[in-house]
Amino acid sequence: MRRKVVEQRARVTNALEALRHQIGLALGAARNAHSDAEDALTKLRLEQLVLSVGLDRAENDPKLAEHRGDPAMTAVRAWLENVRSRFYADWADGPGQLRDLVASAAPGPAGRPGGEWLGRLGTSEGMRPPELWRIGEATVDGSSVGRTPGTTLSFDVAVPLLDESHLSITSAPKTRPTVDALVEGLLMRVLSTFTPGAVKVHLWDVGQLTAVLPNFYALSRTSAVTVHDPTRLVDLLDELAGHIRRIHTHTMQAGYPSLRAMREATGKRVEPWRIAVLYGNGEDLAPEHLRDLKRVATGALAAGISLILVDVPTVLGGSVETISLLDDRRAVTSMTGSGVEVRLDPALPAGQVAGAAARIADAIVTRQGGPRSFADLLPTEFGQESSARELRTPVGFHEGEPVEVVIGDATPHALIGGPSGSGKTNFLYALLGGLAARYSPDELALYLLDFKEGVSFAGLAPGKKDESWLPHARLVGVNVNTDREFGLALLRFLSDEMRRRSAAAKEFEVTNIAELRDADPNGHWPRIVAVIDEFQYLFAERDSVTAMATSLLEDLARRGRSQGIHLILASQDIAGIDAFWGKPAVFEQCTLRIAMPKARRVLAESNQAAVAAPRWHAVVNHESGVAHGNQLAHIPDASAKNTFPVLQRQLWQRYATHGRPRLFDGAVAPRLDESTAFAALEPGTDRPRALVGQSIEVTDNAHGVEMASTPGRNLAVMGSSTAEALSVLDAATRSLARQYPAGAVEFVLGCAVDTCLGEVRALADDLAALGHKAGVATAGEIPSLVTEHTERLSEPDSDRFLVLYGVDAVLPALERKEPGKPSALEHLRTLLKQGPAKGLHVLGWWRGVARLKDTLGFGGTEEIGAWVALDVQGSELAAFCAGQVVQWSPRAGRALFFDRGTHASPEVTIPFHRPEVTDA
Ligand SMILES: Nc1ncnc2c1ncn2[C@@H]1O[C@H](COP(=O)(O)OP(=O)(O)OP(=O)(O)O)[C@@H](O)[C@H]1O
Repeated sequence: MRRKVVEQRARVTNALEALRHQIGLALGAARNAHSDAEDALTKLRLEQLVLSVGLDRAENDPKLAEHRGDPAMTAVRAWLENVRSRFYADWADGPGQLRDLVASAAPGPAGRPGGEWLGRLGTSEGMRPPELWRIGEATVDGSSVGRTPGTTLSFDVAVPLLDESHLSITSAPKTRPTVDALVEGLLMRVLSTFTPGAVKVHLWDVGQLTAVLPNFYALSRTSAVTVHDPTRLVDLLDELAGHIRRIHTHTMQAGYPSLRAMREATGKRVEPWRIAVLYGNGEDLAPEHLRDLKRVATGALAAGISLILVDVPTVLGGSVETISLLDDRRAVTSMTGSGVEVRLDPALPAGQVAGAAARIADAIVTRQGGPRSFADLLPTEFGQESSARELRTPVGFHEGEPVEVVIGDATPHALIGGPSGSGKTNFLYALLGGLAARYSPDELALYLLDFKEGVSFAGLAPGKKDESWLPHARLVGVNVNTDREFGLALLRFLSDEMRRRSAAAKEFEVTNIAELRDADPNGHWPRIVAVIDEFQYLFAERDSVTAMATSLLEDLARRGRSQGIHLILASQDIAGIDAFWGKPAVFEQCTLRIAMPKARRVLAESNQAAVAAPRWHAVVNHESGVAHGNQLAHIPDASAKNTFPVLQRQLWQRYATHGRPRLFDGAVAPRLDESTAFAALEPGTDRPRALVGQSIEVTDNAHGVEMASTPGRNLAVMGSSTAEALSVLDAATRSLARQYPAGAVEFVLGCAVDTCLGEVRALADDLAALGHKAGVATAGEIPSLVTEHTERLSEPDSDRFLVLYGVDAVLPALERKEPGKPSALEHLRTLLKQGPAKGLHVLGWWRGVARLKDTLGFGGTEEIGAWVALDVQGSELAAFCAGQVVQWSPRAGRALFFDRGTHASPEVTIPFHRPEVTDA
């Protein structure tokens, strides 16, 4: 037992001993590892220190004094020297390769000495811009790269800039002239590489109002160099942000991630490069400026914008190269690493820089003022563009570069403003010409309305002098200044078309016009552009037209975009449109703003560009009028002789089969015999229509009254205007006559106004010539005529129309009563009441509303199913219009028409012009 205990203890003791041994080993290993780690850490710290001062300076640098003689330091330096010589041994060919690289990446002015190019205009169109721009030269010791000790090897140092990188320059004390020379040299290399105008430079210096890079002074006359107010960094950043947004939208819509990608894919450079040079003072910018600057820097490169920051402490998004000046000749740069000193190129000779800047400026001015005509807006080949995504055309030029207008998703509608004579109409012609030449009538349909007195769009429809028309035009409305209803009709038409397109889109399960066109390739879905010149007339009065127009416009402005329906609203006085300002939706949806010189309220309130715009220029702004969207453009003369008409004729010859546009000319009364509605009438209908006047509609149409065999189907004409009353009854009678076979209808014409007798007889003759029965009764014969026809009511008979001229003139005779017999007036009431059901309709003219009421008596107005009011005030008409308030003030050549059977409210009609009467 005891032995067992002893053995057990010995085993425990041994085990403990073994454990102690193991722990001892582990502790020893840990101590060793710890000491190794500490050594490594010390070396790393020393390495960091050596690197921070540079290997060559490590020997004497005071920061490293305490480590001198330290074996760790000796080991670290030996190791670093070893690494360096291995690197330089590998890099023995480096300087030579670098020289070659810079030579090919920085060709011509980008890398060559100034003497070779300074003062010559750049020729590159910018398809393949240099990747690097030289700033100086660096030298390395030959021994470090395996060459003979004492020799030096130098290589060019260049930095990337355009599309590639921003640049951050940090000065050293008293080095401002060197920094200026560096920046000036870089900018001059860039400006001298490309054709004048391809690069725009913005200069901002927190400390100076003027004299930032004074040698560029000549260029600041042009948009190639803009010097910004030192207190308004925000304006510059806003402007850059605006360009970035605009360019980003443009490139993304075209399917490219950046301007450079788009340029490389399309072979076209559509935007200048922009370089913004910001001189700070080494202090932090205000937080809001810093935030904006960082935001700009992030998106800038993709938009072709590079920043050069001088002493602006910040970390930028996007790629940034740095140059830190060591003194007035030397710098280190992130391109070469801090171990290599760069000897900066000396400043270009100031006089030569100023001379070169002046040459570039002159070239820009020459291009600007160069002869640019309407023809320059047109493409070489007509009708090549597709409108599926948008409409786009140049409308003018800025410094020789075309300035485009885009009508599409981001800018669906346009607002054009400018005082009378400032060139709005001319601008519209430039725009319409550019569009019509690029898009075929299958891609673009135009609805053109001009409220101005005059005929500015009339030439676009076929005329007496020129038979051609603009084939894209579907409607041309001129002289509509008093016919606001026509504007309303256009808006209604567009609204209906919008609904039709929206229904089609729904059917194809798509959401917009571009998708609809894809889904329905055989459909006809052109983009519609409706131009309304002097559109403020629409809102001229506080009435139902204004109310309707406002709500229709608002709806179109909101929803037209996706259905490819675009509004272009032009006005000389947008500020004066009360209704418009009460409904900001329309205004806000017009994101494309065109301000002619001195235009008010078209651009944003703080944007004064229109005030400064020179004559025959326009500020084109796709950013709702905010300043950064301003594009100044000289608009060529599109209204001169032999400009637009020549284009129109060419387009007409090409596309004439697309049909002529409808011309609505408010100053020309329509003729019945030329009316489409009249021509379409033919015999054989059981519901003949009596046409009373031309309706104010987008389509060529007439107002008519159906003379069905139902109660109330009579027509009353009210008012004292003889010519128009004759016109209405004449049109009604002639149109009815056209709908019966010869002899199948009887017209009974009763004329109570002697002066009209000749006209009435002539009408009767014409009716008789058509084979119809047509008699004329004079004033005295009317009572017995009425009585006779009342008595004939019970007999089956052919249709009869009793046409009475000036009924009120014979009222006393009609009222005369023989004892025991009804008066002729009572017979007339019977005819009005019972006639229509038996095929007899009365078409009568009363020279006043009260006289018609007297004729009708207490029976009310039921029997007058339709009426035409001439020179009668709306307030008198309520009784004939189911009691509703009628807004109508008589106006020459217009009448008000109401048919209880078809109308909710009265409509304006244009009585037909009878040439045989007035032209005699
Ligand atoms: N860009 C231009 N270059 C040369 N002449 C122009 C230009 N723009 C307009 N004009 C001329 O100026 C005159 C007035 O132009 P326009 O009719 O376009 O102005 P508007 O603003 O429409 O004026 P209004 O509202 O009074 O009609 C026209 O005779 C036209 O020929």
